[in-house]
Amino acid sequence: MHRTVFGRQKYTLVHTCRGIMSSHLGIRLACLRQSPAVPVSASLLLGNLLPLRSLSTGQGPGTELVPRDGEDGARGLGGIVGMVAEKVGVESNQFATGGLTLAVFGAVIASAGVLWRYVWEFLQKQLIVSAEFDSRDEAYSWLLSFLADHPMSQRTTRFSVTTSIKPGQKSDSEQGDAYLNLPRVYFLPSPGTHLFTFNKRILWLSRERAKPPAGGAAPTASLERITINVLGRNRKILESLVRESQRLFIEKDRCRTVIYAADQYGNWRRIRSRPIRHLSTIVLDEGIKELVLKDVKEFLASEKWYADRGIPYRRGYMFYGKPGTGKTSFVTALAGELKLNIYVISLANRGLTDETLTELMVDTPPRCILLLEDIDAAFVSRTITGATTGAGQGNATIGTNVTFSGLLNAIDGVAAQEGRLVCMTTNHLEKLDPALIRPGRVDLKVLFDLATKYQARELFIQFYPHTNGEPPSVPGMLTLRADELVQLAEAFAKKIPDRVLSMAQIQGFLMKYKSNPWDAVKKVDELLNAVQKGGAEDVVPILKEL
Ligand SMILES: Nc1ncnc2c1ncn2[C@@H]1O[C@H](COP(=O)(O)OP(=O)(O)OP(=O)(O)O)[C@@H](O)[C@H]1O
Repeated sequence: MHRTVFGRQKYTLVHTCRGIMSSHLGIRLACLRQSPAVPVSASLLLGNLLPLRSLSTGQGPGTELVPRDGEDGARGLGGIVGMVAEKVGVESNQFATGGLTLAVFGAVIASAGVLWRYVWEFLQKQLIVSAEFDSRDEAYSWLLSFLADHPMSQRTTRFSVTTSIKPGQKSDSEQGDAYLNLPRVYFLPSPGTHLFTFNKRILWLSRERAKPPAGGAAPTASLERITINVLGRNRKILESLVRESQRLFIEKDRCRTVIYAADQYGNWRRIRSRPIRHLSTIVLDEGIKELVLKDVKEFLASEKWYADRGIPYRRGYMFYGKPGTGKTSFVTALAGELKLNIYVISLANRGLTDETLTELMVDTPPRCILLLEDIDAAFVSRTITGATTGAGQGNATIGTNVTFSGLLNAIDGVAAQEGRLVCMTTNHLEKLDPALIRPGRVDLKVLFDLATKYQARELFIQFYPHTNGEPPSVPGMLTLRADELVQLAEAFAKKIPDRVLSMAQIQGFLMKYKSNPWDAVKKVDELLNAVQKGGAEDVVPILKEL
């Protein structure tokens, strides 16, 4: 160890032998005192920390540091710097050499960072199995539901609270406090990393939220991602976690009809599940329900028949009629009866294009009901809209980005031929383009008309609870004797003219007299007067099925 002076700085020089076989001497300099920067000192320090070219040193105070020629200096970073400095002819310029050293040092650190990332990724791939869940996919809802029920979510000190674990789903009071009509609350692990166990293995999950788009733009529907990791190379544990969460999720929906709707990205989103609606609650003219149900069942059982004859395996239904006559309700009840889920497409969705519509068709499962609601709101006959929307080009669209030909292609496409029931509803059959309702696209048209006396009577009977002598199922609830109810229902129906009121209007009116059927019979004229004056909405609330 020697003391030395460089510039006006004092240094301690430490000579160290680099291995027994090495003739190379490294020099370590330790600055004794901080002072204004002497640029070259930094390079010298760095150059010596990394084995810079060998330096010949004198001894004693005032020793000069002079590069030593002809030595094996091309080793290490110092050697590289020296070589480069020599090549560019700046080896005698200490400032340039210092800069070069810093540049090389920076490059080495940067490369080490990249290298470390590769090594880390490699190690992760070798040692950790990961599964990723995106909030746009249904599997994300399965996982959230699973996590909500996992003890970890009850214990964690960082948790988020939500009333919905399904994207876009409305709060579902049926699963919460039914008495107070409160929605169910789910406690979920908050964004960040959480440890949990599954099948006696320790797993960890990281939940991330997408950053809001730059420039103050409105954030996209809260996109999230969950990654679940486990040590090891066997992915079976993660697969069984996914299957288990799917099974539990579906289990919860066993007695429910699940409704999916298309989002603005062209993906299906589960929007809600609802208790199965029984077909018996839909009151139509006699024989209509039975006819449609028979047709659908026959179709679902005849896949081979279609295949043998080369006929595309699909069936189209058009339910048409005035608003509130039960078109949508019938579709939901049909789905419940056949244990099918409903996939709803609203053509008024501005995010929908011909391409996304086709993609949605491809993504629809084979056995389901595809419901195209209020089709007249988007497409009317080309002869009606021709003046403004380009008749003859197949693009008679109103308020939608889907073209008419795009819709026909989607209905006819290969994707639509896998046993799907395509149900379309409209209030104005006469406005629709004949191409849309030709056989092959629409195989059965069903008119949902305004209510008859028969329908009014049946609805009244269904509406009020009644018993055959046994005590009421809910203590204190109004319960009529069956024969009394029939008498009231007949009196009610007598006052209802055929084909004037919709079933929704009658149902809305009865809601006002939920606990007083006698008043409902007495005051039915109120409803009729309001309808004649065209102000039925003031008397009855507007009810929609979906
Ligand atoms: N035929 C019916 N039988 C029993 N309930 C009915 C019937 N028609 C309508 N309703 C009731 O009226 C409400 C509205 O019905 P729904 O939404 O099915 O009518 P819609 O014909 O689809 O109307 P829109 O053409 O406006 O879409 C629902 O709550 C439903 O219970």
